[in-house]
Amino acid sequence: MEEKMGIGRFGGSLKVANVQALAEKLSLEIPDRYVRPERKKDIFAGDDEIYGESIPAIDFGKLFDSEYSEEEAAKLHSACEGWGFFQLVNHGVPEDVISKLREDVEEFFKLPLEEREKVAQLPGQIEGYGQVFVQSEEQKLDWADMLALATLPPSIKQFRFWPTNPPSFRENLERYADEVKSVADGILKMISKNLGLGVDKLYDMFKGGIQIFRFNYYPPCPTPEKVLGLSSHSDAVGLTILLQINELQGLQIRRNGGWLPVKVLPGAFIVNIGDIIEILCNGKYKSIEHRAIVNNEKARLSVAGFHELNFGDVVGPIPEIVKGDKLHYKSLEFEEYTKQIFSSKLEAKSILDLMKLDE
Ligand SMILES: O=C(O)CCC(=O)C(=O)O
Ligand SMILES: [Fe+2]
Repeated sequence: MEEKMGIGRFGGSLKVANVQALAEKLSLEIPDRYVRPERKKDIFAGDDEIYGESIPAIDFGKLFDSEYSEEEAAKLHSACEGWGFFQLVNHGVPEDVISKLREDVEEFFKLPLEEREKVAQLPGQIEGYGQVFVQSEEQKLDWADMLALATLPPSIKQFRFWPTNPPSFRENLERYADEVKSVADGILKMISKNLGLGVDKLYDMFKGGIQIFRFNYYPPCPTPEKVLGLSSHSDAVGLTILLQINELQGLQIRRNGGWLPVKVLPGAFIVNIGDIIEILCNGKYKSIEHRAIVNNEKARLSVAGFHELNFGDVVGPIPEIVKGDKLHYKSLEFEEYTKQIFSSKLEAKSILDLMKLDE
């Protein structure tokens, strides 16, 4: 029965080859399952140096400083409305909490494969070291391995999937997870206020919610222009807080019909509105499609912290927001909603399309 504990009941994924091991063996030719025809049609929205455009920066400290709060909250509102993505500076997470997690994550992915596979995903599970969203043997694959761990609520933690090497991993992730939850709470409060819901509405809804971390490891690839580190998708969750573990960039967001590379200020988090918030606010804020590309020199690492509702909650537009407006999404029990996600491949907007009432 242990197999179905925690978020295991959301579903599973087919086992795929370890990409890090594959990348170590390769000279030039990559297996066909990693070759992505869609990359030939890439349109770039331009480099932000050329277009003068980059995701907005929001100062977390200012949001809660009475002198600046109003102005910063207005910036946050326009970032949520116009971008769906922003970088968060001055977030208050202590530097040592971040650097310790960074070191442990880098160390874990440097371990020999047998050591990493001690926390391998099990059939029918989405936690552990492996890959998710693989539903058929024909499906194209991402040039990456990942480790997924649920951290909240505490009762759903499955420590069998938590690396014990390096030994400090558990403590350092738990400290980081708590800090990131506080940041998520703060953002949810301000978003809630900005949406006219009162400061506590979204915070209360997500208070007992699920938090999952996804550690992405994108090995270098001899032909990076042919592959995708992470397929184009929008995050099916409430709110994502992403940390780039090393200095390499690779995240791109859908903007003006093309892909815009995201450049991040040192130490900043990248925050994005997920599908659940888009649905809760009846489309006032949009969950934006994004993907990750890889390079041919160095592995890239990132950590996404996903903030979810919980079992028993309903995903659907909040009545105070809809008022007399047209209802744009249906409502679905959170568990049902999440099962749908994990029974599909990672595809742009697939769950939102399922939830949409119009079009
Ligand atoms: O690695 C990145 O920059 C993006 C990660 C991401 O989008 C995700 O894990 O959902
Ligand atoms: Fe994502």
